[in-house]
Amino acid sequence: MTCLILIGMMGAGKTTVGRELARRRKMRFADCDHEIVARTGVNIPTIFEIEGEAGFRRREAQALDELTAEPDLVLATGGGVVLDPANRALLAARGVVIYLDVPPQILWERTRHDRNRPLLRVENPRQRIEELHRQRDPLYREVADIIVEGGRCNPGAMVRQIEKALQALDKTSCEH
Ligand SMILES: Nc1ncnc2c1ncn2[C@@H]1O[C@H](COP(=O)(O)OP(=O)(O)OP(=O)(O)O)[C@@H](O)[C@H]1O
Ligand SMILES: O=C(O)C1=C[C@@H](O)[C@@H](O)[C@H](O)C1
Ligand SMILES: [Mg+2]
Repeated sequence: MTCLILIGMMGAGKTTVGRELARRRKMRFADCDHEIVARTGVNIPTIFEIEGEAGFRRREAQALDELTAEPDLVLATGGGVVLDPANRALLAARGVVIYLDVPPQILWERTRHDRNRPLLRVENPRQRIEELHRQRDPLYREVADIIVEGGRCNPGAMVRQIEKALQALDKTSCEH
């Protein structure tokens, strides 16, 4: 069975939906952000404070490379993973890439009370989400095999959409 890799903006539901998708398909679940936190022993805002965004991105690229080397995995990525062209090439080569496409207004509603996202610790986080979305949406689309619209869908409905799309895609092996 192939690796299933979830991409999308902060708050799109990659962690929530990924965990449920893995449970339903009896696959292992991993989360790039959680892996980085486990390896460093500090939270993401602290990594940004000490090493800057560039330091975090280096750790992210490393974790992505190691995690996607395993088959049979559902992987939730961080929202900025597609910024690096080398990461995009890796994503495209190593699994079925699933973009959770959620409009900025809903991303904002889901993330507004959460302080764990350093890129949103700015004066106008709502505008920041819109800017990031404008910049990244074409990159997510570039690498996606499947695009799931997740505006007003609950996580269970998103998982069902993904499973339907996977059946249609019929891309069942990582050995390609
Ligand atoms: N489909 C959904 N419907 C309603 N709420 C959701 C849905 N998916 C996720 N949420 C909620 O939105 C918040 C963000 O979800 P989650 O942490 O899974 O996003 P993420 O894509 O992993 O974000 P990040 O890139 O920051 O890790 C959580 O509080 C989660 O419970
Ligand atoms: O969108 C982003 O750039 C980020 C999203 C989170 O998942 C974390 O990877 C980190 O907060 C950066
Ligand atoms: Mg997440």
